[in-house]
Amino acid sequence: MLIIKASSYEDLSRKAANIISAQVILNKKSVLGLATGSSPLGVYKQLIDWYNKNDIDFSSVTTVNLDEYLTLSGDNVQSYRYFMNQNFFDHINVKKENTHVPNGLATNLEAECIRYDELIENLGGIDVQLLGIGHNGHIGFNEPDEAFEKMTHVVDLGETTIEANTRFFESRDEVPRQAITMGIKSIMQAKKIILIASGNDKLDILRKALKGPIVPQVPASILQLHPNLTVIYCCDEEI
Ligand SMILES: N[C@@H]1[C@@H](O)[C@H](O)[C@@H](COP(=O)(O)O)O[C@@H]1O
Repeated sequence: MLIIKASSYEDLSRKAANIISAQVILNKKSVLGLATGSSPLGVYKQLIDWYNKNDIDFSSVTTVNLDEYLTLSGDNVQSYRYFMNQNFFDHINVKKENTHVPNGLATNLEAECIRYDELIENLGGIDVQLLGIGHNGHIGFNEPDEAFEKMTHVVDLGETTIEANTRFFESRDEVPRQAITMGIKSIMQAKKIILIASGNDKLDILRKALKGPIVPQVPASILQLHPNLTVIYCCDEEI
């Protein structure tokens, strides 16, 4: 595990974007695992900037996102599909059909989970997976106490996650209570993982996840076992 302390959010974003950019330059057919939340916004901004300067070409890249809320369609402004289009895909030359987000409106959810796992497998797996971390240690939407061996599945969101994500909605009642997420096992199968976290409010969970025992109560703690994990964080103190 490589742990890098960034000097600012911009520095963190640039460093993470550098790794993704190198991946795409070395293999233009890369499969990128992407995340939502506020943490990766700077990474997407930096990659768009380099794309505009002709430094990076996404035309042969495929993307797979970690998760999506149930009941929200892709044109709902709160959906993760909408977030990805708005903040990244609409600004680069990735082919829309090569961008994948779980379908939160699928009528057969079990079939949708299987489809998503098969899709990733058929793509040859994820080359680089970008991850944020929730205050309770969730990655994707894998909440505390879930089994580490799960692939894509439907989850009931925990109270702290609903609380944290209420800031993106008009009210707490509008936050969907369920989501479809890549599982811990799917995430751990990525060839390389970049975990980013910014702000002193993430210090405690970063310490637990990276320095504490590996337990399902802290889903991100399993990342300690990944053979190619880079953590880039920006907090006042060292973790
Ligand atoms: N499902 C997403 C996660 O993928 C993300 O890592 C987390 C942290 O978000 P933020 O980066 O805004 O702190 O929020 C959501 O719950």
